[in-house]
Amino acid sequence: MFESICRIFDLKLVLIAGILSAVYLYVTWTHSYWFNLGVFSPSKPVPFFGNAMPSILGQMHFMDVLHDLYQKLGDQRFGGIYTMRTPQLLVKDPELIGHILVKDFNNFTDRGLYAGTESNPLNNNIFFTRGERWRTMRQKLSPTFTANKLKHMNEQVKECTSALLSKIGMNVTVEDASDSIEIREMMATYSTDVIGSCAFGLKLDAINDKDSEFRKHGKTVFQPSLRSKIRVAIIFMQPSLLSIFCVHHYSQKTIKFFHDAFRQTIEYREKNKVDRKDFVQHLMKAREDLVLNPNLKPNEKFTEMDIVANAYILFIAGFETVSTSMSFCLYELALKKDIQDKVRNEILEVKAKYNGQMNSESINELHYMSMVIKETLRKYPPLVTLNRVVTKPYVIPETNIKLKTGTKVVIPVHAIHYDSKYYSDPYDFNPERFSEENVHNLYPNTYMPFGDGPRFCIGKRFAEFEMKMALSEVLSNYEVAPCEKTQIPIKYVIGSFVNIPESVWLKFKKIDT
Ligand code: HEM
Repeated sequence: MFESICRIFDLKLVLIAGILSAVYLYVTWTHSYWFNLGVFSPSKPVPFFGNAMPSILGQMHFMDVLHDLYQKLGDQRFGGIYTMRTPQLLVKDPELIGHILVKDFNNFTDRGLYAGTESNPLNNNIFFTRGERWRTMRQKLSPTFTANKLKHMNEQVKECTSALLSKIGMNVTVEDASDSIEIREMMATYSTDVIGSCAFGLKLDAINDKDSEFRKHGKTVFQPSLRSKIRVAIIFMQPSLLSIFCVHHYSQKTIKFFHDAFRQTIEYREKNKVDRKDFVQHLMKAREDLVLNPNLKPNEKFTEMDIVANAYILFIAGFETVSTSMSFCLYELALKKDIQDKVRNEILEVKAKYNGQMNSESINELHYMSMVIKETLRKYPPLVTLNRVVTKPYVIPETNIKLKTGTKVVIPVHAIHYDSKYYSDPYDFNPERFSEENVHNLYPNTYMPFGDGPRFCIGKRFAEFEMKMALSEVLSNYEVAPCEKTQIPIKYVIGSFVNIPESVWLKFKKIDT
């Protein structure tokens, strides 16, 4: 009797030991990938987590984890790291970055990010798509963002900047109200309204409507949740598990909301023959050429859903990046009054020259503001990394190391922007780095807030237009200063895939004009 109990106990122990060994083997299996390839690794991977443990556990922002790894690379041009089980090449050398993004783009045409389009068809958009389908859609959408097209958006943007000014005014003058404002949320509602109006002809008024569905659903895309954290961990562990456990990035409600909103807009325009010079018009042209065109081969065809997915990405990519950038900009100006005064003087001069009107042409004369925005995006690039995947085998120049198709590549934009080799005193906010005299001294491929190469940000011009319009109105009417609630230094939302501040509280003082 005693013997058989021992035998069962032994068997259980063997079974448990077997399972644990299998799990251990599974979670560390890929962790010798870079060693086998002869690539230096800046840090030893931890079983299960790889090099991303502090970020997966929510202790550190991923950008800080990358900073550490970037520092540990020392003089190495690149190094092998692991996010959970996924090997990634971390590239430090600006010259190699130039090869990957621009010169050898044909070997790196895609981002290699997990899209999960089966459960979220809205991800079938230009940001995630690959190869030829990306090229086709990019060609269709690029004309949307020419300087000429921006002219047609002046009035819509002005309407939104006026609403922004009124909103600030209400907060500053209401009796007993504090004159400090949490500007990040306000800017998010402003940029939601701008993109809604310019891109889709929708008057959202998110700035005054605290129950705005667009704002509510837009927020869920960027705010980290338990669901999004689990999802990211699974993507880097074993993406096929996502569909088994049905872990979607956004709730099906959010997906349905955006899907219905954009579909209805497109259908309404079609039915009522509305012709406006905005993003939707280009998407409808793309629909005509790529969905309805009977001359296309089946593999060249797009679906109605693909068009909706691209409407969605223009909306999503367009509001959070812009609103956080404007908030960071005002934050820095509040802390550096001399720089704020200099920008304001420039705005007032340009305004005087153009009868008090700012538009897509007069903003081109805001040279100092351009430097301020550039410096803001150096210190606070909304996307802390650029991602690429090897789409054709690639031998790293000046080495024998051959990267095979599917190898993921990470360019640590944020860490590079803070490298004192390229930016002296990198924590100091100094727009002079981008002055006419100094800009030529910048090291190539070390300034990449909008990415680079054929896949760089398609909305750059629109973003700059929208930011300059808002900042010039706000700064010519208000002085901004830090207040008790201002976080110094600023704290970031850990777990978000973009660089978002927890809050940006600032004091606003009306300027007598
Ligand atoms: C301050 C504002 C913005 C910043 C800093 C920013 C930054 C970026 C970055 C870093 C990328 C990746 C580039 C690469 O991989 O090389 C990107 C891609 C993209 N951005 Fe932006 N963005 C901004 C605003 C916008 C706006 C306003 C829109 C649209 C209205 C937009 C639409 C897109 C799209 C569609 C892509 C994917 C392009 C492609 O793969 O072909 N972005 N953006």
